[in-house]
Amino acid sequence: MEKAEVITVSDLFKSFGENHVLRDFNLKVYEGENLVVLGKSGSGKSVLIKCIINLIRPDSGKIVVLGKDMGLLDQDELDRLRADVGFLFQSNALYDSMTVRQNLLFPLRRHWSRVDRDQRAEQAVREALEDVGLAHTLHMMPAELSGGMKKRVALARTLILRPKVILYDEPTTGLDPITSREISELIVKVQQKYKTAAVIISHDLNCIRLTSNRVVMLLDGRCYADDTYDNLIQSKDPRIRSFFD
Ligand SMILES: Nc1ncnc2c1ncn2[C@@H]1O[C@H](COP(=O)(O)OP(=O)(O)OP(=O)(O)O)[C@@H](O)[C@H]1O
Repeated sequence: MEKAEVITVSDLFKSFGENHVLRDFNLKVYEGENLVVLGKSGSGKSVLIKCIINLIRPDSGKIVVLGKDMGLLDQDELDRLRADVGFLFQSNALYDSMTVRQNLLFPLRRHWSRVDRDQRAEQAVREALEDVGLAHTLHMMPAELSGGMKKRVALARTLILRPKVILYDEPTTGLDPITSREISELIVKVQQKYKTAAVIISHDLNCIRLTSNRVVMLLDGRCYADDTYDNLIQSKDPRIRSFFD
């Protein structure tokens, strides 16, 4: 039986003036899979991911996320959907003036009712930090954390709302090879534990090899190839080869 689609992008166009970034882009993401979007710098990977969660409005096309047509949602519906779709920013987007605990409580304040916030919230914070192996950082400030630890805390903050889909924007950029590998392994661990689907934007070949079930290649605003990492690295197509050589 075919798996359910958690994200469907159809005939997506997005230009900035004369810069035609996405030109009839199509994509399907199935439940439980880690899909990598690979593309050269400036090819439109971040624009795509921002269109998916409506941070950027497409010029035309249709995006359906978890059964909802993104173009038709009002602000309340969009806020609710964003609890189910975690977004790990390239910059991590932690609040520097807040402790790790306060950073993790932040999304709960927005999405949970007041009723039994305290007990459940503290438990959720602890569990999310344990998931990323950083239980001891609860009262630390972001400035006290290494780059890899910041990335883990940012992931914990994404996990705390138990998203069904996670969008990772270049999760290993700026990290050393060993830390990159640890983050890639953590992405796989999250997929296995929570059965989440993920869109991972990356040009880190090790990260792609470790995390991807499928790779989509974004070239000239379109989906140029859609295959497994193992098949793509064996391709003879020079445009595909250029990513791997
Ligand atoms: N808000 C914006 N206004 C104008 N142009 C933009 C905007 N956002 C992105 N662009 C342009 O869209 C193109 C694609 O940008 P995008 O950030 O998606 O690239 P990318 O594939 O994620 O690159 P990188 O791997 O370097 O992060 C670039 O030419 C960029 O200048």
